[in-house]
Amino acid sequence: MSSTWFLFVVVAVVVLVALLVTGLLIARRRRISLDAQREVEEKKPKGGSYAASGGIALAPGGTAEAEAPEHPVEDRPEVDGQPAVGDDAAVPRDSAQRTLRDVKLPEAPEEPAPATEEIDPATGRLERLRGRLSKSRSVLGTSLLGLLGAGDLDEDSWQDVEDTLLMADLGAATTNQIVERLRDELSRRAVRSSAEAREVLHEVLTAQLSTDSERAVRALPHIVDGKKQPAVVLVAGVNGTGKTTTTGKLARVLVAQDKSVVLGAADTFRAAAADQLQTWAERVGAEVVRGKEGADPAAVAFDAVKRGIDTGVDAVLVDTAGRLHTKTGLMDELGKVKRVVEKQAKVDEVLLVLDATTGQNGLMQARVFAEVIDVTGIVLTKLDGTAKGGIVFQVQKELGVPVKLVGLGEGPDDLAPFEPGAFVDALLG
Ligand SMILES: Nc1nc2c(ncn2[C@@H]2O[C@H](COP(=O)(O)OP(=O)(O)OP(=O)(O)O)[C@@H](O)[C@H]2O)c(=O)[nH]1
Repeated sequence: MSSTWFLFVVVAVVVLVALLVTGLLIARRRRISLDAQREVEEKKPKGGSYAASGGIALAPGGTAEAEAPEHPVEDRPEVDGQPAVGDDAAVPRDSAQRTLRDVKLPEAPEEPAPATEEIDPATGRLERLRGRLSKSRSVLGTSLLGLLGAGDLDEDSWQDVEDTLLMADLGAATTNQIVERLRDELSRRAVRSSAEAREVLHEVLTAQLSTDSERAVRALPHIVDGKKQPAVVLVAGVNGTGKTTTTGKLARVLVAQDKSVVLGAADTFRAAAADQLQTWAERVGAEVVRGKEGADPAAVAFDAVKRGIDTGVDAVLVDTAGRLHTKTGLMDELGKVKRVVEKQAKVDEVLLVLDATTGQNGLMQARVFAEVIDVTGIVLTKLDGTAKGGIVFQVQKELGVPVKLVGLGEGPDDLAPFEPGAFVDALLG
């Protein structure tokens, strides 16, 4: 019995030892696997799968819906708390916002409207400007009247009459015609007094200046397809003849008759020309259309006419550039201006501006222009500053185009209609 108990105790001890060893082994293995797991955990980057080299951790994307934070700004439902256009990034978007309506704009300082000027009525202008022709008068009028009023004229005296007319730039053909008519009339009427001589001279000179052509400047609107269409006037001429000044003066005449005007600064050759025209426009209260310096004159002319049509004005006056380097160049430029303008409106008037002080040179310019473009009227400027008023006779005859206007000074109202009788009156004093 004692040996049985001894055997039982030994087996129990062995089993206990075995259990103890197994338990220790299991405990050790568990401890190792937990450490390894921690290592793995520690190697895992924070912030999920994104590892930013700059060290900025971002939240993972994906489809899982993050709960939208409740927005405290109730008065901006339309943006749901997001920054809106015009928000100041420096101001927290939750701070109270002013609506656009609350923002008061500073009052724009009122631009003083350019003062428009008093414009002299155009009627009877030539009469009022009679004194301006004094230089022309001193040559033509005084000399001729002195010769013719002296009674019977010998051949030398007639030669003097001829020379006087030639010196006043009437040209050979016109001079011959005038001398012939004077001889006939003086002998036919048996003129004895200087008053009678003046009458004959007046008649003959006036007849020389008369023409069947219309002298009115076609600058009033007309109806096309039942719609009012502004008159389109091109002002051409060599630079320096007084184109821009004439365009401005003509605008004044129109505005004085309650007509609305658009001025086209198509003389892009000289920047100051556009400024000059703008000044004229401001003075009369007209609109000016201008391009950049060196812009295509035809494009500016087109825009001016378009503006005139769109705004329903009465007249569009286009100041063109008049470089006369070559006839081809001029032809290209002026011809193009006219062609381009006529894509939208007929050109009603082409006024050629000639400087009376240039005498025969002016006549040569007139010939070139007349070949390039259909000139419909002549403006003779600076008649106040020349003794050669006779160019009026010649230019009209040569071109077969009437002188419509004369410039008698630099003043804004120193533009007069050309009336042969009044002109000769002024010439003879
Ligand atoms: N005495 C006098 N001067 C005039 C007359 N018309 C124009 N002028 C002057 O002539 C000069 C030239 O005139 P503008 O109108 O600039 O001539 P333009 O042909 O337009 O010349 P650009 O501007 O160079 O194209 C200016 O000083 C004008 O004041 C006139 O009838 N009499």
